[in-house]
Amino acid sequence: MGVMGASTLSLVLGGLGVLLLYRMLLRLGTSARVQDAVVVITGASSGLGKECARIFHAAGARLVLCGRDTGRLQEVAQELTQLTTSSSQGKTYTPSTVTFDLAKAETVDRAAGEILQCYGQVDILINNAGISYRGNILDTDLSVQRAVMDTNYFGPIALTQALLPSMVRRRSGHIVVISSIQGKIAIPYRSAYAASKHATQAYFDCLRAEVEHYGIGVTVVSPGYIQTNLSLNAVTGDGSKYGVLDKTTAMGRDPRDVAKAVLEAVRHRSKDIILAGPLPALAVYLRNLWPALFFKVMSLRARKEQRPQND
Ligand SMILES: NC(=O)C1=CN([C@@H]2O[C@H](COP(=O)(O)OP(=O)(O)OC[C@H]3O[C@@H](n4cnc5c(N)ncnc54)[C@H](OP(=O)(O)O)[C@@H]3O)[C@@H](O)[C@H]2O)C=CC1
Ligand SMILES: CCCCCCCCCCCCCCCC(=O)OCC(=O)COP(=O)(O)O
Repeated sequence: MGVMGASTLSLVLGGLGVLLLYRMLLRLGTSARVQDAVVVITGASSGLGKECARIFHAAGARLVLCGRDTGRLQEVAQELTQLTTSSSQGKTYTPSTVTFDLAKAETVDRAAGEILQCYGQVDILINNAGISYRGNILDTDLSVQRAVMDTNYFGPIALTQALLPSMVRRRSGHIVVISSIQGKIAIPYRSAYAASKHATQAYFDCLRAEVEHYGIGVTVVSPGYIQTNLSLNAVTGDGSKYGVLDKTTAMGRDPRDVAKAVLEAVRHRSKDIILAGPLPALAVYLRNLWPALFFKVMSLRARKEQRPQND
């Protein structure tokens, strides 16, 4: 390598080093505190929400756990209360609970009031609750499309909008939404679910831009499959419960690892993160860069799976 080549290489490496250092410093500077923060988690009774509750509790957050079933929420709260410590370093708190159904718009405003009463403020809202769906469009009642949209989209945005003014007043806050890889790509036999997650992505992208200047951050998290009860609880085209633990779900990521990634995303105020393996990540790029190929692969997949079953 000539003298010119060597000096160009060292310039490039030096530049990269400076850039990396800058990014590290930026991250350190913007690292958000979770200790003592008031963190609201929807869908905290099971799966990813429960793991988020465990990890944010351990990090010293003052939790408000939300769900439809008071008994199950109180079980989680009790479990965490037993782990509550009071040493000045790493102090943890007994969680509060608020019971409401996200799909019932009229209950969300009341619930937001109750949530605010717990600690007088909300620092971090984690919109995690959701349901999935299995079915083909031809055999799916419109009421089912609406019901999934109510739980996964209108519920979370109603709660967000009810809590947002208090964050704007304080010029601070962080809103997280658990979307899905299916908020970025649509796969066959998931119309209601994928549509609700695409809508979620769009709404929270708009929100991020609109509230950044108030000091409010927005993180959209898009996980691939996670080992939870999501498929068991999914609804089908006629509104009945699917009730099957799909192989894809059973073999998904450990929800504790996903919860850890959510905590890190909050600490670093990440804007948009994908938590999935290389194939779904590739599919997201393909959808944008070579849509014709992506659509072909999806239509082959639809034909192969003709009848939605335990995939
Ligand atoms: N598991 C997976 O493979 C993936 C999951 N996700 C997303 O992760 C999030 C959490 O799901 P996960 O933990 O997997 O599934 P679970 O079925 O284990 O948990 C869903 C949670 O949502 C709550 N919930 C459901 N409907 C309502 C409602 N109408 N009102 C209030 N709460 C409700 C449930 O609480 P309760 O029934 O007690 O009210 C439950 O705590 C969802 O948004 C899902 O889309 C994203 C990608 C992959
Ligand atoms: C020539 C190169 C071809 C490359 C083709 C790549 C296409 C691969 C398709 C991959 C599809 C991945 C789907 C992932 C879906 C997913 O992870 O969803 C997460 C969920 O929300 C799960 O919910 P569900 O109710 O569906 O279990």
